[in-house]
Amino acid sequence: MTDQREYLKQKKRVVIKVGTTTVTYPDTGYINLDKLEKFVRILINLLNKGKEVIVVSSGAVGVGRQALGMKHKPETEAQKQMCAAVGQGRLMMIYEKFFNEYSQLTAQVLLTKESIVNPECRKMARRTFEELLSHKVVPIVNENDVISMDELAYGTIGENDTLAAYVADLVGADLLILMSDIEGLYTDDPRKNEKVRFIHTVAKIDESLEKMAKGASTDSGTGGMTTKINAAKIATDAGADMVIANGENIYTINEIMNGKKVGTLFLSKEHSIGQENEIAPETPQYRRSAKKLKKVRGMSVIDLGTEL
Ligand SMILES: Nc1ncnc2c1ncn2[C@@H]1O[C@H](COP(=O)(O)OP(=O)(O)O)[C@@H](O)[C@H]1O
Ligand SMILES: N[C@@H](CCC(=O)OP(=O)(O)O)C(=O)O
Repeated sequence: MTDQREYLKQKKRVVIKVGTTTVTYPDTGYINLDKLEKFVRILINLLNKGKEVIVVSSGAVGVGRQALGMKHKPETEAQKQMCAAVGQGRLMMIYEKFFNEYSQLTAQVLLTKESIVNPECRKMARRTFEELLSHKVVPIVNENDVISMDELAYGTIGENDTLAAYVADLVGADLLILMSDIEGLYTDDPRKNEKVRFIHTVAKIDESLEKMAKGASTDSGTGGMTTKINAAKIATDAGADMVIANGENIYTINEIMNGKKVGTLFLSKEHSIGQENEIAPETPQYRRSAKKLKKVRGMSVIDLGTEL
C-alpha cells in the first residue's frame, strides 16, 4: 500500500502522550526542561492553528523519585504513590510555568479507572473535558496514582499508554500520538534483537503483530510496546488514528501533524478498510550499525547515537 499521510493535517482533536523517558533525562531522572519547553511551544502552535490538544503526561513517579533522592525504582506500592504525589505537583509547576509565558491556561486532570468505566464518572469527566476545550484550556492528564490501587474500588489503569487511549475515546479525539523512547513498532524489540524491521503502518492488529510487541526494557519505561498495542486497539476501535513516534526529537510532533511519514501509524477502523500492514523490507542501516551500549539507570540499551 502507499502510505499517504496527508490527511493527518486535517486532524482537529489530538491527544498527545509523553512518557517518562520523554519528560525526564533517563540517566538522571531530572526534568528535561529544554524538551518540555519546546513541547509546550509546539502545543501552543497547534492551538494557534485551530487544533484542540489534550496532553497525557507521565513523569510524576520519576520526578518524585528524583526529588526524594531515591536511587532505586520504588519497591512498594506506597513508595510509588508517595513519589507520584511529590512528582505530580512539581511536574505541573513546570508545565504551568512554560504555558504561562504564552498566557495559556492549563488544567490538571487526574483520572482513575473508575473515571473511565463508571458511566456517571465517565459522563462527568467527558463534560469537564468539553468545558475545558471550549474555553481553550489545555488539559494535562495523568492517572491519580495516589488512589489507584488494585485492592481499592477505584482500580488501576497502571500505565499511561492505555490511559491516553481511554482519554482519546472519552473525548472523541481523531488522533492519538504516543511519544516514546523509540521511533515506533519493530518486528521485535530492537534493544534485544538487531535484525528487526520497522513497521510503518498497521491496518490490522492480529496475533502475529501482538507477538512482536514486547514489554519495556529500560528502568524508567512502564509498558513497552505491549501496552501501546493495547492502546492502539482502544483508540482505533473508537475511531482515532494512532501514531507511535520517538520523543527524542520532540519536533517530530510537527512532522506527524504535517502528514510526514514518521513513526508507526495505526489506522482507525474506518481508515483500515481495504488496507494492509506495511513492514519495511529490511533492517534500517542505523540498527545494523548500532553497537555502542550505554547505561541507562543500570540497564544496558543500544545507543543509537546521532544516526536517528
Ligand atoms: N517490537 C518492538 N518494537 C519497538 N520497541 C519495542 C518492541 N518490543 C518492546 N519494545 C520496547 O518498548 C520500549 C518503549 O516503551 P516504554 O519502555 O514503555 O517507553 P515509553 O514510556 O517512553 O514509551 C522500547 O524502548 C523497546 O525497548
Ligand atoms: N502515572 C505514572 C505514569 C506511568 C507510565 O505509564 O509511565 P510511562 O511508561 O513513562 O508512560 C507517572 O506519572 O509516573
